[in-house]
Amino acid sequence: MLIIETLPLLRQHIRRLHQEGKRIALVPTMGNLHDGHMKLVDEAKTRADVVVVSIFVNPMQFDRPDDLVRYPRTLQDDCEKLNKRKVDFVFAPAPADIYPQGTEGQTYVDVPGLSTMLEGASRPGHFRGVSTIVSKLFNLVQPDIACFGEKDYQQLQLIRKMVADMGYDIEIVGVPTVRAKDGLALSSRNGYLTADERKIAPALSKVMNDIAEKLQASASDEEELIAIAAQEINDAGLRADDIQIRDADTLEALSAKSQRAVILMAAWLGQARLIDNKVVELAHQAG
Ligand SMILES: Nc1ncnc2c1ncn2[C@@H]1O[C@H](COP(=O)(O)OP(=O)(O)OP(=O)(O)O)[C@@H](O)[C@H]1O
Ligand SMILES: CC(C)(CO)[C@@H](O)C(=O)[O-]
Ligand code: BAL
Repeated sequence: MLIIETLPLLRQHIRRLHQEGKRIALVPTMGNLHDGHMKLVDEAKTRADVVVVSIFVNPMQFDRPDDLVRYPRTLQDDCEKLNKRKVDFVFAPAPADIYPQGTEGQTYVDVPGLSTMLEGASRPGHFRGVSTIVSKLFNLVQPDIACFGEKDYQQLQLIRKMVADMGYDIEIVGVPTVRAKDGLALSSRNGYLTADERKIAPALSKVMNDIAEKLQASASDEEELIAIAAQEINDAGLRADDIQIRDADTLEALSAKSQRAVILMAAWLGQARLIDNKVVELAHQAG
């Protein structure tokens, strides 16, 4: 496995791989790797000849400076895990190489609508930062495919739209969420939880699964389901932040045309803002 830190060296290898006719998969990450990331790597390996994992804590997508400062950086451990997984390349650039003039004057890619709703409303500027860095990584790595987790549902939709709108010839693969045995979605930010908080964290997915069952069973009132869910989340000791039931394809409000709903959950627990989501096939006509 080769660890590449500079853009010229990356370009040199990418040029050679293309000349050799290799199919390249990209797995973009911010590091602090867990089994969820490894699932993306495994998926990438089955679909390409060469796997490039990028590790870059992207300053442009952090709306809170304190969140950026304390984000876990564990490059050496990450590289050991990826080496064991037989990944070919790790691309781990420095912020100064990606944003030589800083992030303020950086040319950006913005996906209208999707970037400012839901998580985008809670985290201003976040999705502009995500679409800009992913676009830049696509240009640098020139992959044939790229893998993203369904855990970040809105991010996956945003990237699919960016790829369609900008004409990238890249297949986007969505990978199902990997969970701990108790149902908690794996996430780097779970590391902020104390032992006691970790015990109550699975309430997020439990409440989400309960709403999913109710939504599937009958044409339930979404507002009422959301209010009950928020109450249950708060009773469990978390702090409900944003709970939404939306059309899974457009992320707009459910309508009579909606075939699938997505339940989007965000809650605070101590220092961590946890997110989760679940897609539900609608047997009935919603709206
Ligand atoms: N539990 C998971 N299952 C599947 N994919 C995941 C999981 N957690 C993260 N991913 C995916 O891994 C990629 C990199 O995510 P990232 O490095 O931000 O990790 P993270 O655990 O989501 O961290 P954070 O706490 O910042 O949300 C994204 O495509 C993300 O959706
Ligand atoms: C896609 C991504 C690596 C871009 O920085 C990040 O948003 C993430 O880790 O999900
Ligand atoms: N996994 C999403 C990246 C972020 O929360 O910034």
